[in-house]
Amino acid sequence: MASTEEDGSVEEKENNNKKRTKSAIALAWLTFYNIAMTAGWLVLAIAMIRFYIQRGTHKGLYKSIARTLKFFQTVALVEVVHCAIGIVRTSVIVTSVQVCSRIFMVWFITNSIKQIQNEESVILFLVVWTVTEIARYSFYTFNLLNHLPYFIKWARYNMFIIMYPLGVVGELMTIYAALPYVRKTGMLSMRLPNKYNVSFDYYYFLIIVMLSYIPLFPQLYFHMLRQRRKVLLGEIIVEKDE
Ligand SMILES: CCCCCCCCCCCCC/C=C/C(=O)SCCNC(=O)CCNC(=O)[C@H](O)C(C)(C)COP(=O)(O)OP(=O)(O)OC[C@H]1O[C@@H](n2cnc3c(N)ncnc32)[C@H](O)[C@@H]1OP(=O)(O)O
Repeated sequence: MASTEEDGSVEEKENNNKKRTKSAIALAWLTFYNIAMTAGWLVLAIAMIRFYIQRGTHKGLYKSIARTLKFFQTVALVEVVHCAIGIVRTSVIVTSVQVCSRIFMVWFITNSIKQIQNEESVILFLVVWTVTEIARYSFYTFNLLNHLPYFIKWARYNMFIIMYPLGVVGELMTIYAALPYVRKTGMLSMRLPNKYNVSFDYYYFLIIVMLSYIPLFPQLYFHMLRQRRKVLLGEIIVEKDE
């Protein structure tokens, strides 16, 4: 009996040790990740400001920052893994929609269609993403380090109220601007007959993507409003399984 209790407590201690080690590794990784992402988006912000000051125009801005943007936005796919393995308490679905829609905007719209890279709407979503991400990643970093200045917490949970709709406007206007080029060139489309016997029209796919913002965006926005109430106003919110 005594030995069983002893075994139990040894096992418990081992489990606790494992948990502690895992959470220490997770903590170290998240701290590194968030510092790197804050730095990445800061580099983007500085590059955009410098470009505009030197050239006095937004034309060519996307091209000048494309590499850095593609790198840091693509790396954000890791955030879906963070949720999936449970090292951050966020819904995999909400995070996937957010990250995938951004990656889609970068790779399959802005990067693929050179003719739209100088649209004002591209600059709109780039500026909005950059400001938001600097606030978001610095919030996570300082929070993990237990030294969170109030203004960063305030910025994280207030700026999105304006920034989110603005970002969506920029993204939708950019996709809209891409439509004529997609239709004219037939890019990324497959017409019948072909050896796979499959037909895909990127033009209509983009229209479906634009329409999908109607049900999906409110869910992200309301998720953030709930987070805001929880963090800023201390409300206890029982989340449904997502
Ligand atoms: C194939 C094509 C598909 C296309 C589909 C098209 C449809 C798309 C429709 C949607 C369109 C969206 C367009 C987006 C536009 C923009 O982004 S505009 C810019 C403004 N955007 C924003 O302000 C939102 C920014 N995004 C987010 O905040 C997140 O991505 C989120 C997933 C939406 C919400 O984040 P969430 O993590 O759920 O909330 P938090 O309060 O920040 O955190 C919850 C807890 O998790 C911890 N945590 C999360 N991440 C980290 C991390 N990296 N490091 C450490 N900790 C993290 C966080 O601390 C919280 O923990 P607790 O305090 O313990 O609760």
